[in-house]
Amino acid sequence: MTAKTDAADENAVLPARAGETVLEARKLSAGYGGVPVTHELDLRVGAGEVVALLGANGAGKSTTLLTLAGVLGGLGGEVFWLGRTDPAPLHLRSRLGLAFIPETRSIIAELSAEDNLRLGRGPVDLALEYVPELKKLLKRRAGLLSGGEQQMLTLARVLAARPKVLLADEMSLGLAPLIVERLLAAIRRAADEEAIGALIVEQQVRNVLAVSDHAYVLRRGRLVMSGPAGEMRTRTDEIESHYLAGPPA
Ligand SMILES: Nc1ncnc2c1ncn2[C@@H]1O[C@H](COP(=O)(O)OP(=O)(O)OP(=O)(O)O)[C@@H](O)[C@H]1O
Repeated sequence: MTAKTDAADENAVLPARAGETVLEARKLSAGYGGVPVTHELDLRVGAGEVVALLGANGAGKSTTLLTLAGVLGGLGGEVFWLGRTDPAPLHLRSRLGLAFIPETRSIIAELSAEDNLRLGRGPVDLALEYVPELKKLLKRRAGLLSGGEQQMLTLARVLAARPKVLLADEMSLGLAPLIVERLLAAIRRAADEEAIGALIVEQQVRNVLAVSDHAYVLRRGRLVMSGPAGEMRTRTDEIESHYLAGPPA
């Protein structure tokens, strides 16, 4: 007898098992106005894995994340998200487990930190478990929080919704290393406890490798290095040498 499947329910998203692929790009080319800035990227994120996407300014990291999130249409190749090539319209994807934290901060400045958390898809208690620092800031207007506190608020809200896949673009821009460590530690915990698969773009190479399972390095739109984070931690000089390449001519 063959096993029953849930194929009948279009929107069924089963809990991912540890290591199971939750996001995959095959030969993905992406860019703007038909002009590619990334070329035939192969990337994979498993459930419970934190994966770092590294590279110099202009290497194509944000373009890749925007394309994986479906905000930007790809120019070639395929994206598989929880095994589907076209999971749902963009506005439904968060409901199905895809979380995307873009480079720009996404809090509602006029509301309190607590109300910002309430507007999320997950319980406020869980958000505060991930980022306990927010407990003492709940009544404060989000717009009055520091940059680091605002990013903690964004991340806590997103993690509390228990996404299957998290794409995070340079959350740490302009933040002190200690805050960055806190943000990364919360993502690591969510990966370990909720089997979230996270793909993180991050400039602080050593900090992000410390919490990652795997890393990819982009240079001028092409993958030039990839490997388990343990190995990549021994090659940080080589990784950083690719940062000197700068943007495409
Ligand atoms: N909206 C756009 N239209 C045209 N070209 C763009 C657009 N956004 C980015 N680019 C170009 O695409 C290339 C890759 O940019 P991208 O933002 O993906 O790089 P990045 O690696 O994320 O850099 P950074 O670390 O500075 O954010 C750059 O040459 C950039 O100028």
